[in-house]
Amino acid sequence: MTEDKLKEFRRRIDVIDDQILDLLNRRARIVVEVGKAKQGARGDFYVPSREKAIYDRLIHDNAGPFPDDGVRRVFREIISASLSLEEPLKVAFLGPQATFTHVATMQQFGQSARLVPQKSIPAVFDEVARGRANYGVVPVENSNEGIVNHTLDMFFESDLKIIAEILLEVSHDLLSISGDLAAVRKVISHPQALAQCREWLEENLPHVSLVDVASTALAAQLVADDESAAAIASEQAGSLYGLKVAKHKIEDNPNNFTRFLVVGRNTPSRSGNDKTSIMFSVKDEAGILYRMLEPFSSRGINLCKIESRPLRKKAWEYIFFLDLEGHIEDVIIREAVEDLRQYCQFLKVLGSYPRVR
Ligand SMILES: C=C(O[C@@H]1C=C(C(=O)O)C=C[C@H]1O)C(=O)O
Repeated sequence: MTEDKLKEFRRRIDVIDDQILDLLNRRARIVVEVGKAKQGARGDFYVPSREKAIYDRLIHDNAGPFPDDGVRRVFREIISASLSLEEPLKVAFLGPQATFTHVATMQQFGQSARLVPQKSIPAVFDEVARGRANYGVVPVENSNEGIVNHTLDMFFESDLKIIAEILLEVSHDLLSISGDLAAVRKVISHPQALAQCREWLEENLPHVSLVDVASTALAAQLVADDESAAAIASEQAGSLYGLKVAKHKIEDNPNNFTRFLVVGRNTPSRSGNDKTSIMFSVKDEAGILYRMLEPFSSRGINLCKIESRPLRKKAWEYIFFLDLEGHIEDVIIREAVEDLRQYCQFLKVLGSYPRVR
């Protein structure tokens, strides 16, 4: 390319960048107006359903060649930065830095939110309940390893609502100081991450010892001081602690997703494509399992998930967690839930929130 041609192309890019910047500022001024208007009304400035509608519409209409994934990430940051003009969002997450929960939180809230790591799932709930954080993010299930009991158990006591779900594709790297597989004598990680890489470890590192720690990020931190150890953690944890990749993507099932919940103090209004989570315990009677599902099946309501957990106060009695399609403000959902209530000793609506696939 001749010098002149390059100069001309760059001049054209500069003109476009000026236009983009001008548009961003015009957009930000409107967001500030929306923020002021909301303060008079319900006060919730962060609206995940609206954000999701924006991404879905833009990706649907994207003519390319700018990649769809780039559209989402760029707009994620535009919205995140605009929201910080209204009021910097404070989001508590299950830390430390560089856990998969941290990655999921960044994916949902962007770089302009103030993300605050917490030591435990109860601590995340506590920060939000006390109003020190606007929202909290915790893991709830993994596509291979199942449910995160700690999170479900929190809803027994907490009155926080689920306001959004986040789906994150989880990929594990084997990380060490040297990046040399032959030097590895022990592998450190969270028990779920070790479980997700079990076959790879048996095949490639059969004689090393496996050590459980509280998070993948903590594993990366420990390995940064130990030449003979390797951590299974995210790429982000590796770069945070200056580790090298001994092997990239070692999860046994590449189709590995973790679902996270965002908790807040109020339920968002309907978006038209929502999910509702409820928890309840039923009286111990013949045919009860069948009857508890009848209010939903008779109305054609789709159930996305059912989980049970032992009720700790009483042996062999259970709490059920049910996710169903629809919003609690939909008449048929409200009626079905009220119908179910007659068989229950206890029933609680955990929240209605936009559905993510
Ligand atoms: C502007 C709004 O408030 C927030 C900012 C948004 C944006 O920048 O587009 C979208 C949703 C909200 O989180 C809105 O609700 O429309």
